[in-house]
Amino acid sequence: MTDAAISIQNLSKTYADGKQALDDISFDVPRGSIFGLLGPNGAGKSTLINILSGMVRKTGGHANIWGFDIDDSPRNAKASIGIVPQEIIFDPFFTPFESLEVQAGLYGVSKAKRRTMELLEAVHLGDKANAYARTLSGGMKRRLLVAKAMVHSPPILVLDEPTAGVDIDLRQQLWEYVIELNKAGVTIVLTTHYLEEAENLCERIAIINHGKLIANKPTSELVDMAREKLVELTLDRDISEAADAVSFANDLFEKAEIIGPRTVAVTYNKDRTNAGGVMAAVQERGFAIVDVTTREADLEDVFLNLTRAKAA
Ligand SMILES: Nc1ncnc2c1ncn2[C@@H]1O[C@H](COP(=O)(O)OP(=O)(O)OP(=O)(O)O)[C@@H](O)[C@H]1O
Repeated sequence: MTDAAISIQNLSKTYADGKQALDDISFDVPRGSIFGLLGPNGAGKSTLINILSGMVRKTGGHANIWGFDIDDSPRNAKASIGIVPQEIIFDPFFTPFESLEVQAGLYGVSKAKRRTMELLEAVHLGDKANAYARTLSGGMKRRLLVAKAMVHSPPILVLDEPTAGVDIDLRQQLWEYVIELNKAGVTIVLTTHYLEEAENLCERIAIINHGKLIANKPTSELVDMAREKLVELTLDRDISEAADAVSFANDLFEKAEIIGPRTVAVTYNKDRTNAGGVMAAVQERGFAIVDVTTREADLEDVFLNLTRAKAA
């Protein structure tokens, strides 16, 4: 028995073709949290979610949803989770109202307990209740999928890449609804490859890379790992020939790379200096700076740092 909303232990999946999509993954999703599951394309996120939803069979380990083991109590486990899939698949001849009614029927929700209109209103589709699904925009379809995942009132809602192809306004509406659900006690699991999205919403983030769990931390700690910044400086004269060019990489910087005859890319740690410090150091060497671009570390950089750290 576990207090976690979802508890995953030593979970592995090797597909029939020999591809190992998940390799000995263990983590817990705390009850009541908004939890981010991040990873680049092909990392194994969908495989993990499909195992939880019963669509893919694991080849090793255990998974427990709301206290129900997916092998021992598959029906209860399934009833405890609502999944918003990555791909939009609808019967184009059903209206949103009918879609939710059919889904409620599949989950055995009695007519008296159905909340079809309430759910449609919640995702701002009340006025589309009787429109054909094929006439809905992409954003509306995605919101309908969220309502569909909630018909059986599960305590856990999983959103698999929910904002792919959804414009900014609709994204905002979707998040507002997700936050409302969370405030009402629903545990939310969100998969995405946008760090920023996860950063804003999630209290805790797990990162999967090549089927392995490489981080599972409170969001603030993870974001602190993205402390490297990059500044590209274009100078007033050629540096590639300069004898002291490589010594740009003095101990102020993590790394300096000459990427053009007059351009140097300097990576520095935000804790140790800032772009001004880098520019001053370059100017001290007698170069004038004619152009500057900076870049924040993003999830890719965090991945790189983490995978490098693992390899070390
Ligand atoms: N049915 C399958 N048979 C064989 N290999 C598969 C199958 N489904 C997925 N894979 C492989 O398993 C790995 C993990 O895929 P998965 O879809 O879980 O990744 P993901 O993190 O969800 O990526 P994405 O964000 O692109 O959906 C990939 O290398 C993928 O090609």
